[in-house]
Amino acid sequence: MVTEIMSHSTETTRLLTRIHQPDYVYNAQLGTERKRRVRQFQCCLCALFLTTLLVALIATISLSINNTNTSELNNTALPLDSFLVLFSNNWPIADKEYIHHFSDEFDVKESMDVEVPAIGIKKVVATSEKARDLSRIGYVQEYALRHIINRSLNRSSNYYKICNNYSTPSIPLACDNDHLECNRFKKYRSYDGTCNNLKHSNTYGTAYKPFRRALLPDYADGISKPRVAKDGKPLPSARTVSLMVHRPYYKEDTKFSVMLAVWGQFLDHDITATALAQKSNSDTISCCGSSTVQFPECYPVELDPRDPFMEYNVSCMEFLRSAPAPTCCLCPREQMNQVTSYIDGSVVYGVDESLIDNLRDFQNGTLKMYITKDGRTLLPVSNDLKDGCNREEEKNNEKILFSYRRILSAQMQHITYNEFLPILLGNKLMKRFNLVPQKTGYFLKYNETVNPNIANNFATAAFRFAHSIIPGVMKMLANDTSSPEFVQMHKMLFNPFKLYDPGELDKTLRGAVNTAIESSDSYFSNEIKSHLFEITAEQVKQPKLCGLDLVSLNIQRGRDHGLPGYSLWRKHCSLKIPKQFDDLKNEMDGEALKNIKNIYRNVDDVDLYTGALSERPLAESMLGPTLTCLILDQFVRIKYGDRFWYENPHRPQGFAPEQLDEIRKTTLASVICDNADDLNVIQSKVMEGLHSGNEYVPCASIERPNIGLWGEILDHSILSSSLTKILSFRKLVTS
Ligand code: HEM
Ligand SMILES: [Ca+2]
Repeated sequence: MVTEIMSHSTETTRLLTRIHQPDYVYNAQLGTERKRRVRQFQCCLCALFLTTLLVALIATISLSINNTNTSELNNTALPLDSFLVLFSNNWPIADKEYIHHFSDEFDVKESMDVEVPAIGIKKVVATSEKARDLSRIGYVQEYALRHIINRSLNRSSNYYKICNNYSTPSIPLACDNDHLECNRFKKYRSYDGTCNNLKHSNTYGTAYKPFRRALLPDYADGISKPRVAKDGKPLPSARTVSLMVHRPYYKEDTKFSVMLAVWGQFLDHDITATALAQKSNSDTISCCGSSTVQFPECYPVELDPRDPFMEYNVSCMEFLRSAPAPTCCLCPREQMNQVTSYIDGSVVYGVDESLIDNLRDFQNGTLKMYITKDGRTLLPVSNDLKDGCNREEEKNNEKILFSYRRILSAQMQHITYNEFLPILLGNKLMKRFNLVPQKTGYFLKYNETVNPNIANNFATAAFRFAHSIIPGVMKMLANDTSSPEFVQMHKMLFNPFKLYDPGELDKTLRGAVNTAIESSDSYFSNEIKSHLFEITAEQVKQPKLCGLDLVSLNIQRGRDHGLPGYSLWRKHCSLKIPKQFDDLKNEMDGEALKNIKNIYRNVDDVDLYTGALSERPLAESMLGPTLTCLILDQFVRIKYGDRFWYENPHRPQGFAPEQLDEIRKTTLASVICDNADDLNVIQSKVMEGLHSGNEYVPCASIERPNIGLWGEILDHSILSSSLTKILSFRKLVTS
């Protein structure tokens, strides 16, 4: 939108001005002097001609050398050092002015009453009642803003100025009181993240708030309509981009195991959960049905008549827009994060007290467990009646629940920064930005001015990079020496029920640590591209329904959220800004760039997801420079901006030094060993494949933290030799 406003300029500039010489100057000078000058002129022309020839020759030679280098470069990693220079200062990157922002509610004629793939999206992106109620304020605000603009202002005005003019006082309903009364000495985090940051106690890191905007949104109408191309015409269909650029391609990366993706998704659900638009009765809406009246929040993905999905008799791919978040001023649409931005176990405990009450067993500070037919719980039954992981009757004590939660979030933080992030970002950047967990002592850089809120770009594009590493087929291993069974990914999704059968949990875990990921690039498995949430004919007793294409959904979601094009994100990250497609030759995979060039009309139109995924990775890392920049920035914020960060020293929130030393012993391997039914061996770095230095070791030999140092738990005589059982992966394996 900003660019549209800027392009309205009508200024024209004359390029040449002719200087008229008086005629007589030439007529009077026809002597020998002139002949000499003519000869000099001819000499100059000659020299100029030769120089041009020489330059052209040099240019041709160097171009051909460059071309050779380019094709070589395209297969190698980008040098990290130049990236480091760009990012040496000023981190986290300052956001552009943070501004906020509508639609009236419609009743929709069409709902989905049968089980269809699109319902999978509704399950993955679950939207709570609270989010639905809040989004109503968002719709009203959006409606009001549109009304004001249509009524009183001419189209060339700057909408963002309007936002500022109509800010805070006019909409007190949606303006959070950022100064909640907080008790700074409270030992435990609140469920919804309030009072973590004492200056911004109701906005920083808290649930049900707009995502942070690192760049102003780019909506077609400046308010909320999905982004369009620079020339004002529609962008190429997200599905076309997916089909042409993000082709199915299988290239394993045996250095890493699927456990990397499992942890990534588990972590992701702790820090982002975008609210979706809903009907007032929360029925699922169909956008591609036969109804002539379409729900206003429908934004289905267009399909080309030659699309392979067409054989299933569909007209488009279902897609519902994300719900608008209420904001403190009348501003363009923002989307709502329903969870806390801190790594705080919200994926396990939730962010609403009402939810946690449903999860608790109110007996010994633990959560309710599922009991299988044969009497097992999904989180395995322990022989130790006092370790807090069983259903033995105990005093109803909230303090123990809080204490477990505090330890669990510390363990999640430790695993994320110790095992997961170094794989994504590389050790050099981890060190440079102080992200490596300390071996001893405390982290002293908590900074209350750092806003940890999850950036819209992170949730909507950057952190979804990992969809590219998901393999189409997962191994299942009955034991350490058996030959594997193979299961297609779409058959595993929303199908945790097999896990309740004896032996299945261990089979799945062995499979996840033994299946290699696909390489992180612009290519995806066909399971993700064509069979997402596919429902087989046996399941629905009707003709097979085609699945979804997650890549198109990701691209469409970026446009829905008004994410600016890829070039602007490069600029945001101080990377070279492409003026034309060929400027990306050295940055991108050659094949991907060729296809990008064929589909988009302008380099500024390229979607962030597509552009960023097509970049070649930086040395020692899994990601290209733009993804590295955006993901690194977010994880710096999550660490530096969390007052309850597990390595922070201040009491009573901080752990005692001896307790912290125990937390530091947590590894995902020990968590898996302690929670599996009968797993004997595992590699100690479970997110990595088996390699020399990362061979199988007996579970019994893996170091674990000791819970004996937590007085509050001991006081209630719940003793355990192992802390790892606290980090239940019940959610991990069923999410
Ligand atoms: C089999 C594995 C996975 C499946 C089936 C899956 C599926 C999905 C779906 C359907 C969405 C919503 C798409 C939409 O916008 O309509 C989504 C969102 C997302 N996914 Fe995945 N995903 C998987 C793994 C991962 C992994 C490994 C990561 C990261 C490491 C990840 C990160 C994300 C993020 C950040 C979002 C946005 C979440 C939100 O804010 O609501 N996903 N995924
Ligand atoms: Ca959280």
